Amino acid sequence: MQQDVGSFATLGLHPSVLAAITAVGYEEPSPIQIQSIPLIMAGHDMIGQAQTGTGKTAAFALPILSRIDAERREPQVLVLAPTRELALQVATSFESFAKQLKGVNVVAIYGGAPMGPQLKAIRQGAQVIVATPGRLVDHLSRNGGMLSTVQFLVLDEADEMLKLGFMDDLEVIFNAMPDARQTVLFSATLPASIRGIAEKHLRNPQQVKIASKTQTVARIEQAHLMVHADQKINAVLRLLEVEDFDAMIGFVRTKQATLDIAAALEAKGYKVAALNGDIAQNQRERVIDSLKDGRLNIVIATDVAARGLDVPRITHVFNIDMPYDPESYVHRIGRTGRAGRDGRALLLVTPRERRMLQVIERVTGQKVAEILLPDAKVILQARVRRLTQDMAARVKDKDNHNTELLTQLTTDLDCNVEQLALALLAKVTEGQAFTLAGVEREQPVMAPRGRDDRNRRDGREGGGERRERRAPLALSEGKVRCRTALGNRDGVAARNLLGAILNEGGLSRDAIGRIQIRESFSLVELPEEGLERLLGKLKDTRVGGKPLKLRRYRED
Ligand SMILES: Nc1ncnc2c1ncn2[C@@H]1O[C@H](COP(=O)(O)OP(=O)(O)OP(=O)(O)O)[C@@H](O)[C@H]1O
Ligand SMILES: [Mg+2]
Repeated sequence: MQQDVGSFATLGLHPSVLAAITAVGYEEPSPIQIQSIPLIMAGHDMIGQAQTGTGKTAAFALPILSRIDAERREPQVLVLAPTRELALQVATSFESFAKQLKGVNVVAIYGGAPMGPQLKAIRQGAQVIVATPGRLVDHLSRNGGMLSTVQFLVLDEADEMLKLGFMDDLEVIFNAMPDARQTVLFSATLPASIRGIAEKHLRNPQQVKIASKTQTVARIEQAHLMVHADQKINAVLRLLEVEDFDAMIGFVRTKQATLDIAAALEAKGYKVAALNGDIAQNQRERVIDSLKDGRLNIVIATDVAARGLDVPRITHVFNIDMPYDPESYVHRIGRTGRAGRDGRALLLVTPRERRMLQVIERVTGQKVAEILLPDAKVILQARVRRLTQDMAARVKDKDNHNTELLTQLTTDLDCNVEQLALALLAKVTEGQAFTLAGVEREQPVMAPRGRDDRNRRDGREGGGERRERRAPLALSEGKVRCRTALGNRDGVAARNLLGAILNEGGLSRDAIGRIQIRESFSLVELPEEGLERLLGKLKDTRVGGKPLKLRRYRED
């Protein structure tokens, strides 16, 4: 972590907390920790602002734990966080910092999990409660006195709690606590909306703001790609092929989109899951755990995952849909590039969202470079590179070489090793093109037209009008364009289109030309010869529950 010269030992922390810091592996305090810890130790209220991933959790957890009275077996600390996953994560951090503090216990209180164990932990004397406001208010309605002994209150991501409409709940919670308490508030962004809370509920708060030229972390490399709304999924697939990521979190606006995009990526073989507020809580937790330990590499989420989540292996954040405001952008991309690591943030921008991109650049103080969609050549190179990497290990892995089988196969098939190798390559690469022409056919994506799109106010995004004005693409030789009612709106169904035509029609991939999936329909190039017979064959085929219904399509 980049920081001022400092050492945890000089900050006045409890020796057992210092021992835990060593055990966790932190070597030096980060700037927000250097400045906040002495203030909190001295009993001040405070407002702390520092970039994402710079250690705000420890900045409040370490001093507060140092001041707990382990002898008193009653709630002393309340930390509020906007989401369940964040509450759980912060509780886990507190636990790891409190490991050597005998008799100090932590409980996470959040919705979607049974209340019984939460109540039991409180009854058994947990001193630290980490909660989401909604569930805590449920507890308070049964046990109004449960916060009467709390002396420390932390509002993590206070601005987000206000944005989510927790103001009334927060008031209930504040009123259930003694006035004589210490209150601290932390976030990477502190919009004006926070002032009301600060003025009303904090006493003479000290402000700590870690100065930085930009709101976003400089080590996060940011890029944007212009794309039409109906081409997004193709753009995502193409970028995923060329981006070298370890783990990625993709953000979209709607719960439905998390499911659709996760399904489309899963169909391409990615280890991916959706995360949104409608998913059962135990599944939500499983998704985050799996992303942490590598069982999943991609999570497609709504903003429920935008704040605070700390998964060190996330190398990429992909804003598939534009965030609602610049703050959300800052937090979303902050899921990568944490604790001094590098990260990359990608953003898809549709023509009518250009203005929002400018707002983001202005507010964050950083330019978001434009990148172009990787073309077929780049995609092909990436595929060959991946195949080569995969094979490099296997070529060396002599233990798994079966020469007996090789001899048997070449004998039985009456072919030489080269012929067999070529056949095996064909099998290994099945379903993915490995020629330039093949890749070109596979994922046609149209870039938005020139800059004049910027001032257009007519054509609605994804509406028919704009598309009709695009120059029609030349048809591949010997092919006829057919239209089907399946479109992007049908999510995965449209993407299964190709598979259905190949299967049902008994065609090879070469027999089909381009496929263009638009918002509400798709265009497919089918062989002119035998077309009527083929259309007849496909007439009753259903894809994702919808009839395929291919019709010959005239351009004019
Ligand atoms: N002093 C330190 N040295 C090394 N790593 C640290 C230190 N302090 C915190 N970390 C690690 O840095 C990562 C980010 O910390 P944390 O989650 O507290 O960031 P944050 O500032 O709260 O970010 P966000 O704004 O996204 O919530 C965590 O993995 C944490 O363990
Ligand atoms: Mg945080």
